[in-house]
Amino acid sequence: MKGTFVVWVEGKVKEVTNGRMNYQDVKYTQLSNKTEVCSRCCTPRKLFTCFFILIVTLIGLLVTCYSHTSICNKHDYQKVHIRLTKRRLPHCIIIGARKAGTRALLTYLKVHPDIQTAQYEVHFFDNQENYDFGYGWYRKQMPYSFPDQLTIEKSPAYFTESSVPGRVYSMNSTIKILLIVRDPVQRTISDQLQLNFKGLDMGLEVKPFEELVLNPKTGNIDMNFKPVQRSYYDVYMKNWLKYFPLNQIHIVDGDQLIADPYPEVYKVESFLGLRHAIPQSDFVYNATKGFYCIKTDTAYQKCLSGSKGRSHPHIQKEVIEKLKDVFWKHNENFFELVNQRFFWNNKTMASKIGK
Ligand SMILES: Nc1ncnc2c1ncn2[C@@H]1O[C@H](COP(=O)(O)OS(=O)(=O)O)[C@@H](OP(=O)(O)O)[C@H]1O
Repeated sequence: MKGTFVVWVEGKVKEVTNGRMNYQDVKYTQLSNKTEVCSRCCTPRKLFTCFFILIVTLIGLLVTCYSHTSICNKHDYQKVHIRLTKRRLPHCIIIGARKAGTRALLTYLKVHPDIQTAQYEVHFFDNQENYDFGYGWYRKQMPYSFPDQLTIEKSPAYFTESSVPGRVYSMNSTIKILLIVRDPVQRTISDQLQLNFKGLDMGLEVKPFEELVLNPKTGNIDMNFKPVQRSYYDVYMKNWLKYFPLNQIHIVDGDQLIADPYPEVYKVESFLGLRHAIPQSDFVYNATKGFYCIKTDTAYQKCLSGSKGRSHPHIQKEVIEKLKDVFWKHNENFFELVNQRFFWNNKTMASKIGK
């Protein structure tokens, strides 16, 4: 072997240039009891190059780590805007129903590492002014997400606005739709309670529920009273089914979501084609709130705000019965449309949970 060799003999450096020394020669030359041999790759210049390449590789790894999820813990970096993330139009929308638990559902889903959720109700499809801004504006309202994450938005007014299904279809005919429904009597009471709070904020007088929901002349339920109307689930569902097949719409049981959220969320994960990444242990019942809260990266228990889970006023039993009668047929129609039954028309079940 020809070339320059560096030989350490008892701590001293010796150079052998173009001597007819080969590796075997050096290796077996017993110069002393402590001899080390190093070939050309270990020259200071080469060492510096190796060191430089190592540093560059490390920097490259760090950059990849921050911009992609497979190396670092995805959970830690998913909620911030970093390389490879961008705002995307929603892959899934929660269309309602208003006061049926839409916020709770979105809050639970937000914990999933493969989901990003819009912070607020965007009202793109139901508000003409927003709709006129176009898809570019809509996209800008969405959170940043990785390519493999789903973006979800919730606006409960979508369910009842007649123009919405067609508009959603025009944007994305394969979008996944989540609808959450709740006992229509309780939903109606909750809806009116919400309006009362808004009215109080504006300094308006608040009337008792019974007075608002009954027609003063006949004493019957005022079928055109908005909170009552919004509980005719069959009417709105029919409109959605004109555009989307039933298997594209997953229906969440809002009463079950209150009583035991885990199984409902599990079914949603399946519907969305996601792994089951929200364990049962993440749902923590909060006795003070009287509802389930959820563990997040930053909170031991994230509970919904005070405007969710308000205690309902006592409503006269007679009025409750009248409401049940009004909803009975609508409920049956809805069950048929969605091929799924809920307990609302089941007297035994309803009396068991005191409704
Ligand atoms: N975990 C948890 N915490 C608090 N509240 C919960 C929860 N799960 C479901 N709910 C029920 O959600 C009801 C509010 O529904 P929405 O979020 O759809 O309301 S809104 O339409 O967005 O205003 C709200 O209705 P009210 O009880 O009438 O306030 C709750 O019953």
